Amino acid sequence: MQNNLDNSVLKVEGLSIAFGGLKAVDNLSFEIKEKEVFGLIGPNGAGKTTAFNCITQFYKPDSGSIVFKDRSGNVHNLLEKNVHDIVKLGLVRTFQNVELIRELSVIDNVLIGAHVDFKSTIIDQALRLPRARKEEKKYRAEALRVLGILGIADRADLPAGGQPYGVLKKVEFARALMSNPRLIILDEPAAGLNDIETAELSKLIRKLRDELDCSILLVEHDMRLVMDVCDKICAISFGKFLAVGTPKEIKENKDVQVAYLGIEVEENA
Ligand SMILES: Nc1ncnc2c1ncn2[C@@H]1O[C@H](COP(=O)(O)OP(=O)(O)OP(=O)(O)O)[C@@H](O)[C@H]1O
Repeated sequence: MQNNLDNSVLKVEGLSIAFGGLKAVDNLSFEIKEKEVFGLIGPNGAGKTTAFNCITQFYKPDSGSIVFKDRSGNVHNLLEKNVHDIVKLGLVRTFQNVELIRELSVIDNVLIGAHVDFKSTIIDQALRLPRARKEEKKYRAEALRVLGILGIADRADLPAGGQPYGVLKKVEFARALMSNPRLIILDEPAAGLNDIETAELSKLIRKLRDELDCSILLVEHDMRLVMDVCDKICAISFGKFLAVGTPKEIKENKDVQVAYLGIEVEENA
């Protein structure tokens, strides 16, 4: 594919998908730059989840294009890929629901759920042959590095059951980060967190961007977090593009104020 992304990692153009007669996403376009924290906001039912399900190919859109640039600079048409290919290209997502095995340690939960492809066979692993041991050592080291970035390496060997919710969410993050992503989609990461944890999340998102050298697409309802951490924000309403800009520009945009923040803007006010 031709390289037409310049310094962007993801370009979505004219994305549309309908469920029955309902246009969940309607001709939506935006692009995410390298090392950008990009927010996608909108009220309930605006089409945010549907849009990122189209990006990760969980849904195939009715029309539009979605292109992604991997770490080697190759540009891929994501519509030709399946969900598993997407992860291998370096585009991962986190899930709102934390699903861990309580009896296993934190690090084993990361390894089990990580998007990594083990090269050793099940027999290699069952017999603990050198190839399997070497591979396990490599991934354990990587899991420890990721847990370190998230500030929970000291809990690696503790059982996941009984850890605070904020820690469990980080374990869920760690799984996604194991595949050296170029772009991470965070699906409402602040859901269920208290104010202190949400403030910490802001710092963590920037740290992930810097230390993992990646871009972040943040889909989030918590406006304080979005305004604090995003470099750029795209606002949508009823599946349609409404505005894109810096947090300040989005805050001051009258259409956004009316559609999202519930503020009635008086003319000549
Ligand atoms: N699989 C589906 N089948 C039918 N309708 C769907 C499906 N998924 C989403 N929708 C509808 O598409 C619209 C957009 O939903 P979507 O979940 O993408 O919004 P959202 O912005 O993520 O909302 P929220 O903030 O509540 O998560 C809604 O009207 C929703 O009911």
